[in-house]
Amino acid sequence: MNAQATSSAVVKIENLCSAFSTRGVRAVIHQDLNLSIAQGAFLSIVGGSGSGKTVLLRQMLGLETPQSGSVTVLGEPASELGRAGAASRVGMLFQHGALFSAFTVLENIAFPLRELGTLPRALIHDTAMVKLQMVGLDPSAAHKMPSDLSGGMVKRVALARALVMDPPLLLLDEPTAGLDPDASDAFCTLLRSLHQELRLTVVMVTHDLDTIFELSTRIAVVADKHVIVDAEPREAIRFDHPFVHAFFLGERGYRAMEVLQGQSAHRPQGV
Ligand SMILES: Nc1ncnc2c1ncn2[C@@H]1O[C@H](COP(=O)(O)OP(=O)(O)OP(=O)(O)O)[C@@H](O)[C@H]1O
Repeated sequence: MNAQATSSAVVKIENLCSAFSTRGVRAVIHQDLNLSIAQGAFLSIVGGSGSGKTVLLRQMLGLETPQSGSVTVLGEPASELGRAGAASRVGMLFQHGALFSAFTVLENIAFPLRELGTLPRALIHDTAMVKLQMVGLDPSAAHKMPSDLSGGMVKRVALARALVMDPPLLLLDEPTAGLDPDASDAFCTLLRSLHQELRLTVVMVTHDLDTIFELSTRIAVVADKHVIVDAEPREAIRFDHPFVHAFFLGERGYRAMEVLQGQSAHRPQGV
């Protein structure tokens, strides 16, 4: 664990054990898992299918409580964030956007603010419009319905909703899944600039190597029920473990490493 992560951790997971019982059969997903995520990091969590990456995100959001161990977000147990508290502290972009199909774009973005029940309508409207434009959408999109949007627009609206209460922590579940290469590149560019401009801490789960190397300042690998390595990308991909070899090496890995080499000039150190 790096010294910076320990001193200014936005997320701290200690001795985590997660297990589910299905039809009387208990499956242990995480055992003694530890992870500390420093302020300002863009951390990608990678691991095999079923290794518990999404469960980790849900635990950070307070949607699931671990069997034992602790998940602390911004100094508080994640399970105690509360619904409104969670939206102002943690933004979540779900894999398919999870927009409300009966609401317009603007109503979707404004939803967490309306849920508070305390803000004037004009303020809610203006804030949602600002966020709409922050994610690169034209104001004319405000009154469209989700069914009228492209895949890339759905992701942008969902991102605007996740950020509507200015949370310092953003969680992304497969943010570029389902997008064509151009839309995926454009969405990565947006995520990169928001991470830097808003000084966000971002935790991303994805299988997409291009997205991982385009954005990550750190990579945490989950295997054998715990985090086997949490390091800067160059170091993480060299970790000696069969999953790491299979995931990062080979043709996909070489292509991704070219991205890394091109980025070394502007990559922040230590996060
Ligand atoms: N609520 C639940 N009840 C029972 N089992 C669950 C529950 N949530 C997750 N699991 C199981 O926990 C394991 C980890 O699930 P999770 O979705 O976190 O994996 P993942 O690493 O995100 O996988 P993938 O890369 O395939 O999306 C899976 O075997 C899943 O079936």
